[in-house]
Amino acid sequence: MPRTTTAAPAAPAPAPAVPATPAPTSGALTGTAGDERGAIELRGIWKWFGDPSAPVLRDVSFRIPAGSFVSVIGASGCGKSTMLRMMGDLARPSRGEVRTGGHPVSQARQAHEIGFVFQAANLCAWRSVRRNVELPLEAMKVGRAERRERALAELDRVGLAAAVNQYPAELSGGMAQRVAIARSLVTEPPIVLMDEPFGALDEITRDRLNLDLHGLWRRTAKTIVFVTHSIPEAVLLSTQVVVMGRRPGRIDRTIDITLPDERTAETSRIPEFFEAVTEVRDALFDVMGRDL
Ligand SMILES: Nc1ncnc2c1ncn2[C@@H]1O[C@H](COP(=O)(O)OP(=O)(O)OP(=O)(O)O)[C@@H](O)[C@H]1O
Repeated sequence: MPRTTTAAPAAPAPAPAVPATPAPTSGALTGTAGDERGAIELRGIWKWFGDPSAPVLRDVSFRIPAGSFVSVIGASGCGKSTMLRMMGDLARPSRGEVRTGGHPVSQARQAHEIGFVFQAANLCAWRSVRRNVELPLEAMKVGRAERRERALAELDRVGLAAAVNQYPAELSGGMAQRVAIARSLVTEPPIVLMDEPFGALDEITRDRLNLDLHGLWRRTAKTIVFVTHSIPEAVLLSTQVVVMGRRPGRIDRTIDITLPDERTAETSRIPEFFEAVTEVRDALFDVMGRDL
C-alpha cells in the first residue's frame, strides 16, 4: 500500500475535564527527533478561552519531524488555526507546551525562525513588492544592501522577479500570496506555518501555487504546516495529513502520504492519489459523524 494510517494518539476522554496533573513542561529532549532544528513538538496542549471546562483543544500531543510537510484538516471551528497559532507562539496554550528544535517555541519566534502565511496577504499598500519582503529583515536590523539582495533573491525564487517594483494594488491575488510567501521565507526560517494561504484564490491559480509551493519545499527542506479545507490539496502537498475532530478539538488521526516525492499536475491523476484522497475523506467523515 502506498501509505499507512496511524491511530489517534490518545482516545478521547468522556468529558472535557481539565487534567489534575500538569502536562510535561521543560526538560531537554536529548537524543530525540524533537531536537532537530525545524522539528515541532506539542506536549499535552490544552486551550480554552474563558471557561476551562469548555476547552477548544484538549490534550493534544504531536511531533512533527524537521523537513515534513504536514497538512491539518478538520471541520470548521475544530481548532486548526488555534493550534497553528500556538505552533508559532502567536497564542499561548492554557496548559502544556510547544517546543521547536528542542527549545520553547518562544525562542524560535524571537530568533525569526518561524515564517507565517495567512489567507490574506497583509501587504503594506505604500511599500513596493521588494520593500514588503524586506520588512522582516528591517525588524532584524539587517543592513540596506543585504536586505535588498535577500528580498530580490526570494522574489526570484517565487517567480516574481519581474514584479519587484510594483505595489500591492497592482497585483493579482496569486501574486500577492507569492509576495507573502517570499516575505515569510526571507529570514530563512526552518519552519513555515500557513493558514489557508490559497483559500481565497481561483482553482487554477491555486493548483499552480500548490505545485510551486511543493517544489519550493523540496528544494529548501523546510518544515511546513499547512491548514486547509481542501482534501485534494492536503494530499497533493503533504508527507502527512492530520485529521482533527471537534468538541473539543483534538487530533483524531494522522495519515502518511506516500506518493512519489515529486508532485506534478500528473500526480492528481494517478490511482494512488485517489486512494489517499478517499482515505482522508473517509477519516474526516468518520470523525465528523462521531462529533455530531
Ligand atoms: N480569541 C478567541 N476568543 C474566543 N474564542 C476563540 C478565539 N479564537 C478562537 N476561538 C474559538 O475557538 C474555536 C476554534 O477556532 P479556530 O479558528 O481555531 O478553528 P478552525 O478549525 O481554524 O476554524 P475554521 O476552519 O472555520 O477556520 C472556535 O469555536 C472559535 O470560536
